[in-house]
Amino acid sequence: MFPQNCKDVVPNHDSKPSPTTDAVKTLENITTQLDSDVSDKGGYWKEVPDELSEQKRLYNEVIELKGNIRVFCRFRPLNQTEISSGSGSVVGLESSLDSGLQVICSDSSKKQFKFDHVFGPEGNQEAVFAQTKPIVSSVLDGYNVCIFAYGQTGTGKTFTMEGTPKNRGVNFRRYELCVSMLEVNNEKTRDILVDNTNQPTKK
Ligand SMILES: Nc1ncnc2c1ncn2[C@@H]1O[C@H](COP(=O)(O)OP(=O)(O)OP(=O)(O)O)[C@@H](O)[C@H]1O
Repeated sequence: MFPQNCKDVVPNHDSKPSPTTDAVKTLENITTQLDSDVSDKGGYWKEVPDELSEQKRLYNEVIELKGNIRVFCRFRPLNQTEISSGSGSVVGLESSLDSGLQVICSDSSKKQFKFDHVFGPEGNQEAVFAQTKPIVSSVLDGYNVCIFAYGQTGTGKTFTMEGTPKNRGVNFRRYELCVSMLEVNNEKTRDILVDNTNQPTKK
């Protein structure tokens, strides 16, 4: 579907002046690219009767263009024990980018790392979920998706994925699918996914 120059429409973090401007530009490029691909195929649209399927397909292609594997970095605020022991943070966000991380080494040299997105100590659960939401949506279109947290003990994996009852993490913010199956027999309905003994018969 996409020609070799499709990498031209993938965000280039090295040169982005502002994440929003870059994202809008990227989406514009993708739209232009898709229009051109569709017209190259000569009336391709006419062969696809279901607009919704087409919309989903384009949506998932945009997701793929952004990268099938995405790596986010999150660093938590110092906890009370770390503060009282006089520890300081050795990581910082690279101010010009939302994807850059700077680590100060023991010899005071600095190392830069780049990710698809970096969440600093102020990054809340909602912001983290917002970045995963587009990928989660693809599940509803039949795509297999895996989101996992990796890191040293105490760095916030459980907090990120599960969260707390008052501050839910990614797992609890996903879509919830509710399924029920009704049997209609002799003018009586019964939810066959619910245990019979606890379910009053409805007419
Ligand atoms: N972004 C954050 N903001 C505030 N508190 C956080 C954050 N991330 C983690 N914490 C807190 O830090 C502590 C350790 O986090 P958590 O238990 O999630 O780490 P973990 O990586 O799952 O550890 P382990 O591998 O040992 O299970 C918890 O008390 C958690 O509430």
